Amino acid sequence: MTPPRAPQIPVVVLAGFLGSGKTTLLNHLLRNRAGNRIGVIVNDFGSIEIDAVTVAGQVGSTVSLGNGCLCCAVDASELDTYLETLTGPAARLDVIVIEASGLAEPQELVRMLLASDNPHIRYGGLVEVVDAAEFTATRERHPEIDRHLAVADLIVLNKTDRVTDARLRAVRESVGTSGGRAAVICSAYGRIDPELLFDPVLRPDEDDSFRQLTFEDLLPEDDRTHEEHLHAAYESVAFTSDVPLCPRRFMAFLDSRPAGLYRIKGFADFGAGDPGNRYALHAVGGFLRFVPRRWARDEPRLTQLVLIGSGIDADALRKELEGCQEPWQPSAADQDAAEQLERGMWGVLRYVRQPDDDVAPAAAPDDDET
Ligand SMILES: Nc1nc2c(ncn2[C@@H]2O[C@H](COP(=O)(O)OP(=O)(O)OP(=O)(O)O)[C@@H](O)[C@H]2O)c(=O)[nH]1
Repeated sequence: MTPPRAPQIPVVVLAGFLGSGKTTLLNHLLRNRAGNRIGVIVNDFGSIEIDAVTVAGQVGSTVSLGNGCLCCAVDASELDTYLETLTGPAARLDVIVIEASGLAEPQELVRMLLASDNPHIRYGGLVEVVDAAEFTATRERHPEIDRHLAVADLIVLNKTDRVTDARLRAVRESVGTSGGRAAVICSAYGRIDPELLFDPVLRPDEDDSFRQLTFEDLLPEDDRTHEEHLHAAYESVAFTSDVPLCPRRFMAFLDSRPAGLYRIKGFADFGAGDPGNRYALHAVGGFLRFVPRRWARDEPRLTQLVLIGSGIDADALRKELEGCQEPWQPSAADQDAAEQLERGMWGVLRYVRQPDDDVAPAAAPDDDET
């Protein structure tokens, strides 16, 4: 029997101007990966702390690291080739991070990823690292930073240890204004929660000396008592419903999701809109994708969503989602209502990747793409 194929691997683009802290953030992820396997694509792997992990072998310009990481030196034209290597079954990766070189236009990488026909990847977001202390000077020298911020899905305002709280607030405001819908989170030494970028999988059989970061770990030592920094962290909202969602209202909710809502994951039950399938949902920044999967026999018909963002209003979001619930479901005999529901589903189907049936077989409960 063919073993089940892996679900799609999120590919995160890590961008930012020279010296903003991209490599520091990447090293932080590598050190705190809690048994997860991270694939890394960089222009120059001299700067990655390969000492933090063990180099197990090197083939061409790919370095395979003993405890589950892979490093490639890449130029953009080779991206697809490397993604192919990294998404191969042998690599068993949970996330791939591409560190864009300091001067690269991140939009170009994002465009390539979205256009890639590699069925094993999904877009994991554009993370723009910004040096909080140098932001004003960088912007004067490189006004194009505004363009980068405008297309980012998540902005990490780094080096918070180098600025006063008042200055941090001012920079956060200007970054937020340029940042379109992006969520802004603050960090020192790139210490962000890996869960912002991918869903860490617990791997008890692997090195258990790595543990999941706690909220406290994410705050710099000196700042753990400062209220402002708590506000700078992210929030996550869980929503579970045994009442099906109205596809039309749910799409209206997604279309108008607030700035700062960085990720949405989980699955939706559209009831009579598609009784045979649940819809795995993956949204990052402005990107949205649904993957229908057949309900397993006896599986409870539930919608389960987790929304992650910064500066989001949890109660308001929950209320809006409750407003998407549709307790009344038309019977098959009610043709008019069924047609209306079908039209409602068109909005959802626009975001279904076609065809991806070869990517993952039907439905083990934890074998979806969320
Ligand atoms: N004070 C302070 N220094 C930091 C922080 N994050 C990174 N650094 C330092 O800033 C310098 C640049 O960090 P890198 O992680 O190399 O930055 P980068 O964006 O990868 O740089 P390039 O590869 O040149 O584009 C290093 O000396 C880091 O130790 C931080 O939050 N606070």
